[in-house]
Amino acid sequence: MESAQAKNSALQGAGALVPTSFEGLEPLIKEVYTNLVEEGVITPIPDFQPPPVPQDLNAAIKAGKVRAPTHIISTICDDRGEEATYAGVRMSSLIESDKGVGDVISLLWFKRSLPSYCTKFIEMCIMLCADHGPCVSGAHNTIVTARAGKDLVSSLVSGLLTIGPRFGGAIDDAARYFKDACDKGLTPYDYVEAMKKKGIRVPGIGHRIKSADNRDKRVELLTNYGRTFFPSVRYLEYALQVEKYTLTKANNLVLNVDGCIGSLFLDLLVSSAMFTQQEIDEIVGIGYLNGLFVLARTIGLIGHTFDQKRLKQPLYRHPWEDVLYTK
Ligand SMILES: CC(=O)SCCNC(=O)CCNC(=O)[C@H](O)C(C)(C)COP(=O)(O)OP(=O)(O)OC[C@H]1O[C@@H](n2cnc3c(N)ncnc32)[C@H](O)[C@@H]1OP(=O)(O)O
Repeated sequence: MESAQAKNSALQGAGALVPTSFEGLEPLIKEVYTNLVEEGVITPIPDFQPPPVPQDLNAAIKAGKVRAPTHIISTICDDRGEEATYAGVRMSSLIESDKGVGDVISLLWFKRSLPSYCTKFIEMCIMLCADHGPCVSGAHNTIVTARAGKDLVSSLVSGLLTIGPRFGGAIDDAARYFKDACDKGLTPYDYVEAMKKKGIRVPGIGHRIKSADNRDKRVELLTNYGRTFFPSVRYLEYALQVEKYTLTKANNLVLNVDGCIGSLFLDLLVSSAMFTQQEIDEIVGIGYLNGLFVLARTIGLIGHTFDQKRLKQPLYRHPWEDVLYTK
């Protein structure tokens, strides 16, 4: 089956093919509508019928009944009215009902209002990942760039570009792999050893500094929150069992913050009963969850940029004595 996007492109393209007549457009509209519903892009409209096809195109154009073909589809924010709406919710109603950034994320990313224990969890992720000192990859790059005299956006993106599988960008992979292993009923031993055979590091496990003797407070806070407020923390408990096994191999193979957020977000998606299985697979497949770290760390990276500029720091140069020059 062709994707909804391909079908919609066909519809958009169809505008160019009907300069004088709408003939043949009706079944195409219906087909595109059916595909968009099937793929969950739009909610079904009861007794949907394609709009009546005007017989005379010129008359229809004059009457304002014909729209030019669109080149963009957008489903999350509508700015055409008096005020913008996020997934159909007016900005003023968000302010009036004292909603927070977690609610905004739930509307713009997940296209629905999530219960407050979920939006609070999202906000906790943002707060706890906002910064982790000047020495980590992202902050280091941002500091060096700011000290090279670059502007805010350049300094910010140079830090953001370090987010990836080893630094802050393992949340989606952690969610994917933990979900797959847990759903298949693999024991932590079987899962970890299978990953080892494939030569893949277990996403969500391991930390440069943190260890069994130097626990990550972020993981502790998120774990406690999930255990207290989520209807189920099946995936988190599985991830912690995996940690139990990896810790028998090395002391720094702890469940890291990426793994903790990844497994808990799976628990949120599944146990909140707000998402269908197809939607959960799509969220994990597309990779929404690294967005949490990217968004959070943006706050800290902007702070590091301002900090360096405020301190009027000179151009950074790495000391020779800290480089091993070798052939
Ligand atoms: C906010 C954050 O950034 S959290 C980190 C998010 N990233 C991940 O979860 C990805 C998976 N984890 C990793 O890749 C690593 O553990 C890191 C990058 C986080 C930390 O790595 P380091 O402390 O530098 O450990 P190092 O790279 O020296 O690894 C030492 C050995 O431990 C083992 N090891 C480390 N992490 C893992 C892991 N996740 N799974 C299996 N074995 C591992 C490996 O045997 C590794 O040896 P190798 O280099 O031959 O593969």
